Amino acid sequence: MKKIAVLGAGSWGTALSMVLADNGHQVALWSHRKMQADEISEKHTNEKYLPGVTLSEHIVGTDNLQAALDRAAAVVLVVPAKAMRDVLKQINHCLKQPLLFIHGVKGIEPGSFKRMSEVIEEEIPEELRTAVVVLSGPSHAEEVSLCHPTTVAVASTDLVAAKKAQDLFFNHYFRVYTNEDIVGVEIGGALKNIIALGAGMLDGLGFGDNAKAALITRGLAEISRLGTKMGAHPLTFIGLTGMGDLIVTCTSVHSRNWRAGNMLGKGEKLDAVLNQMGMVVEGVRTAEAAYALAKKLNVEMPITSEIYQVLFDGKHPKEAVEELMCRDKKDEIAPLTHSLEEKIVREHEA
Ligand SMILES: NC(=O)C1=CN([C@@H]2O[C@H](COP(=O)(O)OP(=O)(O)OC[C@H]3O[C@@H](n4cnc5c(N)ncnc54)[C@H](OP(=O)(O)O)[C@@H]3O)[C@@H](O)[C@H]2O)C=CC1
Ligand SMILES: O=C(CO)COP(=O)(O)O
Repeated sequence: MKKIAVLGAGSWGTALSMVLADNGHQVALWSHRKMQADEISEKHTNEKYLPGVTLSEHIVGTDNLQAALDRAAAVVLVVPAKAMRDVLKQINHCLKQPLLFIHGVKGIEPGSFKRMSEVIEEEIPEELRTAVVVLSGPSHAEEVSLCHPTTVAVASTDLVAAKKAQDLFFNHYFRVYTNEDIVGVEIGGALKNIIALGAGMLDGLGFGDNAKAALITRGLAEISRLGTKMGAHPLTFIGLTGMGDLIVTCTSVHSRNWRAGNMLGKGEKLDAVLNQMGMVVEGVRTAEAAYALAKKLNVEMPITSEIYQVLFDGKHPKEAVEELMCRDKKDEIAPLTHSLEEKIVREHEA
């Protein structure tokens, strides 16, 4: 049995704590709100984020970061992407020995457009971390909390660390694969949320399954193009953290991104939608990041670009669909082959 600090007591932090507790670990689940930490410790519930679920007595809520981290064998970060750097700055002072850093965040930092592992490496000095691992894949918290069969990947450039994370989380309902492509796993996990917003919009507009299948497939093509340019392995995008997570997020009513997109498709305004959600909708800020990265790296991302315009320029979702459908005639595979060739040349020159 190990003590694990889980920082962030939303839906996903709580569900991951349940997996760890089921595996015999002692979990300190940190919330920045005392009332919520007390609810977790005393009532063994987290009604706002996982209603109707009873938490294990091996999960102790705390609003004290030092107490959460003392004697922990690993730290699991599960706060929204925009809060990651701030939380890391706070925990920096609490660390007494190097820890394994695992994060389950599917977003890009607003403003810097950095991946979460890059933010962790910037904020936590090398001597205070053994390695950085990302946990990602098709995994709605609501289903994990019911022990429904779920598969994810843990990725790190340090395979030994990825295996340690695999050992912590793996059980009969939570199957964990290792992956050495942290760039691909982080990019796939973050960018699928943009496409899920689009899937919700299509449903809100009343379009059918043909449109959604097209969006998922062409969405994956552009995520792969950007990810490959950023150094990811192209095959990662057809795995759990690419295609797998796209499928679940674009088709599940559990998805906050799908739900937000659905309301936008029905004509609601972004601010009103976000106010109603009460939970993080990572795809909104990630659309801004992906739009900027695509421009900077000269990668064609027409779907992301249209969704960005719906979110931030007041474009009507129906007009965005019309523009996507009427783009120049293209070959389906050639642009992907081209980005693969570019990657091979870059690697050859390096
Ligand atoms: N939900 C899911 O099924 C899955 C989510 N993820 C990812 O996990 C990450 C977290 O999502 P999720 O748990 O669902 O989000 P939720 O919206 O359910 O919860 C977010 C939690 O983070 C807290 N928080 C917000 N800002 C801060 C801050 N500055 N400092 C400390 N805590 C803060 C919130 O507190 P407060 O109540 O005060 O707002 C809340 O407890 C996201 O990147 C998401 O994409 C990944 C896989 C599955
Ligand atoms: O990442 C998720 C499932 O894998 C959760 O997606 P949402 O944030 O859209 O709910």
